[in-house]
Amino acid sequence: MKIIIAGAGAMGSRFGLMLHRANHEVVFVDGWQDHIDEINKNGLQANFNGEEIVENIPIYNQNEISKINYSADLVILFTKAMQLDNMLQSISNLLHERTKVLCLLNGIGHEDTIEKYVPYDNILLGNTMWTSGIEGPGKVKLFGDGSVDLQNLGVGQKQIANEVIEALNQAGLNAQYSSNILSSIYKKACVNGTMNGLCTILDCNIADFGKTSYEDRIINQIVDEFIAIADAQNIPLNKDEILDQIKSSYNLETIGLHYPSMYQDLIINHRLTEIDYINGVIVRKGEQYQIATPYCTFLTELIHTKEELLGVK
Ligand SMILES: NC(=O)C1=CN([C@@H]2O[C@H](COP(=O)(O)OP(=O)(O)OC[C@H]3O[C@@H](n4cnc5c(N)ncnc54)[C@H](OP(=O)(O)O)[C@@H]3O)[C@@H](O)[C@H]2O)C=CC1
Ligand SMILES: CC(C)(CO)C(=O)C(=O)O
Repeated sequence: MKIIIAGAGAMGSRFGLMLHRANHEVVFVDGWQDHIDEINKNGLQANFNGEEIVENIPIYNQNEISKINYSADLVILFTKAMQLDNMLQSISNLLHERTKVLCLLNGIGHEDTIEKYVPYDNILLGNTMWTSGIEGPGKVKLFGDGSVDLQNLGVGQKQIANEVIEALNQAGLNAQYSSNILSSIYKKACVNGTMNGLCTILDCNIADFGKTSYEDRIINQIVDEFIAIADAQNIPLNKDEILDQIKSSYNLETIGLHYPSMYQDLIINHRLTEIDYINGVIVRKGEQYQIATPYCTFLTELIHTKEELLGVK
């Protein structure tokens, strides 16, 4: 399959690298010039489950899209939430009638942005439990295991979702069809709505948070707020399943050692976070539906306070 990865940071690099190694034709598009220069010069360098590897994958700046003479079957969106609109604008000339677009960003509501640029029938929504970390321009660290859930938005487009699932699975990405992707997205948002903000404020990895005596109480409160908001929109969620998924992330063999992407953004790289697309969505929808969301509100405010303290813009 011809695949464009739009947003070749930590996660885009992981997916691009694994798909390239499975013989798919991958092209990266990104906006970080040092990263682009390093990949063009020395290839994408990865510590891939302990092994140092280098893969040569073409990469272009999103401002030089006209240089891409490439009609993709699939675009995988992997920007940060606040970069999504800008990236879609940049790549709009690469989106042909048959180009499918899969969104794997964390957070809630990205379909509203994507629909401005992509026909509804070509949109696939998904989420992933894979992880990744950028060590510097052109260099990523990839460890642990993961999975992908995805679904077509357009009615009757399941065949398209299945073709994408097959391509991802050829690369070992453990993709599966979700019969209710909005539930899956809310379920994953509960993991991010707890682990990302909490590990960032508490300066710890997922496993360390899981060892504290407060973990159960805090995650229960936050998950209850996500469930109340999902319920108001008739999105079914199963609390036990969500708590199991969060608690299984504490495991050292899966992603326990991972510092969530929000930690990488704010604490390591002093960059703005996606909090407004995760807990912040729950706060805004809580105001709309008149549902109290004190834990999500406090966590959102704490993260914004930390952004201010670190002078992040
Ligand atoms: N990292 C993870 O483990 C996971 C992340 N996700 C989600 O996947 C999506 C993509 O996240 P992720 O891959 O972590 O994002 P990254 O921050 O690694 O990359 C996103 C973009 O940020 C810019 N960028 C990244 N690092 C730097 C830097 N040091 N200096 C300057 N620019 C930089 C680049 O674009 P530009 O220059 O145009 O700004 C890049 O395309 C997000 O929605 C995230 O929540 C989901 C699961 C796990
Ligand atoms: C790995 C996980 C699930 C941690 O919350 C994630 O999505 C992230 O780091 O953003």
